[in-house]
This record gives sequence, structure tokens and C-alpha cells, in this order.
Amino acid sequence: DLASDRAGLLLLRSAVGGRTLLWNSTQTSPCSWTGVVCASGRVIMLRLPAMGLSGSLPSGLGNLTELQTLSLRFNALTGRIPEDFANLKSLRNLYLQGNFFSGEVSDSVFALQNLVRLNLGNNNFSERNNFTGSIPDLDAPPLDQFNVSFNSLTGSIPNRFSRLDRTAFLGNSQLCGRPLQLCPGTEEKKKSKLSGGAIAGIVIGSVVGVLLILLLLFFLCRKRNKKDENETLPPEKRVVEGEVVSREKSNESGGNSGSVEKSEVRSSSGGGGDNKSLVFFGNVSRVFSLDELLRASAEVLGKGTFGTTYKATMEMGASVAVKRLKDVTATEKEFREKIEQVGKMVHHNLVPLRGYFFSRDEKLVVYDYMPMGSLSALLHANGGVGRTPLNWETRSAIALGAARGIAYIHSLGPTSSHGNIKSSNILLTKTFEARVSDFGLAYLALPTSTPNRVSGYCAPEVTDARKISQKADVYSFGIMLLELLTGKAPTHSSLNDEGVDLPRWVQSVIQDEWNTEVFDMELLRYQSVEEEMVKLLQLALECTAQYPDKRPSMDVVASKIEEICHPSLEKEEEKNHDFKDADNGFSQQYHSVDSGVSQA
Ligand SMILES: Nc1ncnc2c1ncn2[C@@H]1O[C@H](COP(=O)(O)OP(=O)(O)OP(=O)(O)O)[C@@H](O)[C@H]1O
Repeated sequence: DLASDRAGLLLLRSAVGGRTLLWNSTQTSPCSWTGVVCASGRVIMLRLPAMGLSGSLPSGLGNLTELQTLSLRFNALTGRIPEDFANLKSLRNLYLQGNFFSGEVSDSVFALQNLVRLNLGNNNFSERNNFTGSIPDLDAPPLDQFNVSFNSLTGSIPNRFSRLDRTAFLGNSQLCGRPLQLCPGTEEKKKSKLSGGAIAGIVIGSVVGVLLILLLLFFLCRKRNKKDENETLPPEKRVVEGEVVSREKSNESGGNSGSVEKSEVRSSSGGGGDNKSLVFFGNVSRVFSLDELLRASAEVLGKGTFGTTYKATMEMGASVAVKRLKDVTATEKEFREKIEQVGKMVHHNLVPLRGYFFSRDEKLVVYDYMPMGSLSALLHANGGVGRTPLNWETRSAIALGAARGIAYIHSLGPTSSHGNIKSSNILLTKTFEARVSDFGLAYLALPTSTPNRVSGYCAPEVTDARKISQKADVYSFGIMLLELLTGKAPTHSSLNDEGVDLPRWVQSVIQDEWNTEVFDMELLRYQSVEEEMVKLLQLALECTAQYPDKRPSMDVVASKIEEICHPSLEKEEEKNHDFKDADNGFSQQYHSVDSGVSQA
């Protein structure tokens, strides 16, 4: 029934009758077989993704009762799912996303007892062609993957799916219930169920709550008054030095970041003296003063291994990132020597370190502010909901940029390594170019914990976070590459619940012949670069080899990425060409005074 004039389909027909394995049998046609595996005349896997198949599904498919995997995603198939799909009792994986299917999905499909992955998403190419009806509430085993997004499904989401990510249901305007917004009736029901006692409890609770808040405000005001009195004293009599004081968003702060916590760095810098001033790198004596920095409105960007990082926006509008280092064990002399060495590390793919401040109580390092944040935020912020989509070209350019940055650090000597490679330390410019941050900090401050191990980036041989090595960096980079390709954080709950790390998860998926399912959903539309993706995945796995000696060096990794992704990288380069000047506020603001640093 699958016969057509395409050579590939004819081959498939003859293959179904015998024991055959087909790979890329239609090399010359624009489409490619992902594979058809027939074991003893029984079809167990049928994968025809993005082949331009059209028309409705053949009724004969229901006879393939041993079929475990059916993937027909990203074709132009129309019509309904045939009733005889109910016979596919062995079916584990059903991928029908990205077609023009329509009509109600029979309950018997949802009820297939062996199903673990079901994707019916993105069948909404026209108003007439999409899945309709409701999702039946059935007593079926839990699914590993489920997606019905962008259809016209209606009604409430059954309880068994309520813990899934909301992206699984997006784009169905008539669908309600967790994880989407509650169904209109549900809320009313809840309200009417509240007893008189419960209502009284809520009222009393609220009154007590308000009183507590008022009390708290009263104490805070008193404390603040005391602080203000303190600031009117001459500098030598002030009590606080180098303190970061939380401040509510106010006109004074000049901030624009809504609910983000605002802070202000204050210091009794009145003492003067050289060791109390900001030191800048390069041929610049002064870019801005400590006082200007301390007057800047500051927004907490996050807390990390070595301290807290703030975005400081100066009165004239330029922004920098300031990291307050905790637990610096080095003496002042050692600190200054080491940070001077770090300041000499200048490379296109490293976040420029602009300067530092050292006093007994405060150690600050000042970087360029990277406007697009980190790769981690881009991939996972908000659980991935509403994230900026990262296309393949951008991802390969980020991989190459990060690899080059790390390779540069390694090129400075056999003991020179980063020690904390992870996606939150890969920052992005306006044009999404990668810049590695936090280099050299491992030599200055003690990590307050070993988060790399906790978060899955740490090489198995690293038992002491201070003993960093180039091969351990390669391992962490490999994990970061897997993250970029799979869209899964190494801390992803579905991995950790099973006690599996990212490389092991990828290996297991590949062994199951699921090599394309391993990639981030967003990447599945780039069928033409599947080969690049698979090769990059293999490289990432090489980087995460258990034994350090088996891992490639970072410069080899960088040149392999360049070789593998060459066509995509060229495209990205062309795209960015026009935006080159718009790198970031700091560079622009200080270009004239700062030329020494920029050129270096
Ligand atoms: N120069 C910068 N520009 C923009 N955002 C930054 C900059 N430096 C750090 N950040 C962001 O600030 C947050 C905190 O960074 P920080 O380096 O303190 O911790 P981390 O990267 O989460 O962990 P670690 O300290 O282990 O590297 C992160 O989200 C990071 O991406």
C-alpha cells in the first residue's frame, strides 16, 4: 500500500516481505531513509521522517502488529489516523508531528498499552488540518514523552498529564487544566467547596499576615534611619565598609528591570590611597572611578561558585558586570600578581576582564557586561518556555567560539586551565558570539562548593575542585556540547531521577537506534544538517571519555568543530557581518579611552 513512483518506497515494499535493513537507499533523491528494519519478515521499525510523503495513511499499516516505532514526522500527510492503529499493540514510539493530519484521535491510540513516546504536535498548518477532540482520560501506563502542541484539541487535560511541561500542550486555545490555566468550571467548584470555617481561617490568617508585614516594615525603617545617621558621620567614623545593601526599586535607582532585586554597592572609600582605587588593565589609567562604580545602580545577576555577580549601570548609562569574590585566600600581593596575569589573557572568545579592586574586606573583578546573558539561560530559563529559539548555525558558532576560547587558555601553558566550564559561563554578545567567562578565578579564590560535580560537568577523575586540568576542561566542554545538542541540562530531572548523567543518557538513546530523537526538538527541523549534528554529538562523546588520555586536546576539538560545521558556520558569519559594531555598551562607550585594552 505504500507503493509510489519513488524508488525508495518500492524498495520498502519489497523489504517488508523479507529480512532487510535499508540505510540511505535513495542517496540521489532529496529525501533520505532513516532506516527500515525488518526482522524475520516482521516490521519493527518504520521511520520515514521529512520525506515529503503526502496523502493519507495506508490502511495496511495496522497489520504491522509487531511495529515498535513509527516515525512519519515532518511530512505532508493528511486525513485521519486509521482506526486499525488500535492493532499496533507493540507500538512504543509514535511520531506524527509536523504533518497535516486532522480529525479526532481515536481513544484506542491513547490507550495503546506499550506506548512510551507519543508526539502529535504541530499539525496546525491550516484551520482544516489539525487534530481535534479531547484527550481521553484513560488508565494507561505513564509516557516518557508526550506532545500534542499546536493543534485544535479541546477540553481538560487529564490528571495523568498534569505534571508534564506546559510546552507539551501549547497552541491549543481550547485546552485547559494543569499544566495550562485551570478550566473555568474547576475554580468555581473549588470556591463553592470552601466551608465557613475555612473562610474564617483565611480571614484571620490574612489579618495576622498583614500585621506581621507592618511590624517588619517598622523595624526595617528604624534600621534604615540608623544607617542614614551613620552615613552623615565623617568617613573614619562610619561603621560599614564595602557592604552591599538591598534597595527597593525606586526612582533613585534608575533601574529598568522590573521585579529583579536591586542592590547598591557602598563603601567607605573616603580613605583614599592607591590600594583603594580600581585598577584597570591595558594602557588605560582610569576608565571610571570607584566612586562612580559605587554610585551605580546594581542588579544581582546571580550567585556562583566564587561570589555574587552584579550588573552595575553607571550614571552615564554604561553597564559592567562586577563580581564580588568570596573566600579569597591569597594575600594582597599574591592576588595582585595573579589577577595581573589573568588580565593579560585577551582573546576574542573570552569575556574581557577590565579591572579589579582589592581591599581587606572587598575583592571585586570587573568584566564587560554580556547583553544576551548565558547559554544556560538561553537554553533552559523558565524551563525552556518562551525561550529565544537557537538555530543550528548559531549553536555551531557558539560551540566553536567556546572551544576557541578554552583552547586559547590551554595554549598559555600546560598548567593553564579554566576549571569551571559550564553553560552559565558561556556568555553571549548581541550577535550571539560566545565568550568564556570566569577564567582564572580558580587561581584566586576558593570555590565555596564543588558545583561542577553537583551539576554534572565535573570529570570523573576530579576529586578536588582545586586540582583543575586541561583534560577535565575538555570533559566539561563535552558535557556543555551535549547540552547544546540535546537541549537537556546535565541536571535535568529526568536524567537525575534515574541516576544517569548526560553522556550515559545519550549513549543509551543512540544504542536504541534513537539517534535523531536525542537532539533538541528545535533542531529536528534542520534535516539537511543531520550529519553535522551526528558528528558533533560523536565529538562531544569523545570529549566525555572516562579516561582523560582518551579525550582530544582542546585545539583538536576546536578544529574538528570547524571542519564538521564549516557550511553552517559560514552562514552564521554572513548573517552577523552587518551587526559587527553592535557588540556591547561598554566597548562602545569607552572605545576612545579604552583602545589600549580593545587592541590588546
Ligand atoms: N559579564 C557578564 N555579563 C552578563 N552576565 C553575566 C556576566 N558574568 C556572569 N553573568 C551571569 O551572572 C550569573 C552569575 O554568574 P556567576 O559567574 O557568579 O555564577 P555562575 O556562572 O552561575 O556559577 P560559577 O560561579 O560556578 O561560574 C550567571 O547567570 C551568569 O551567566
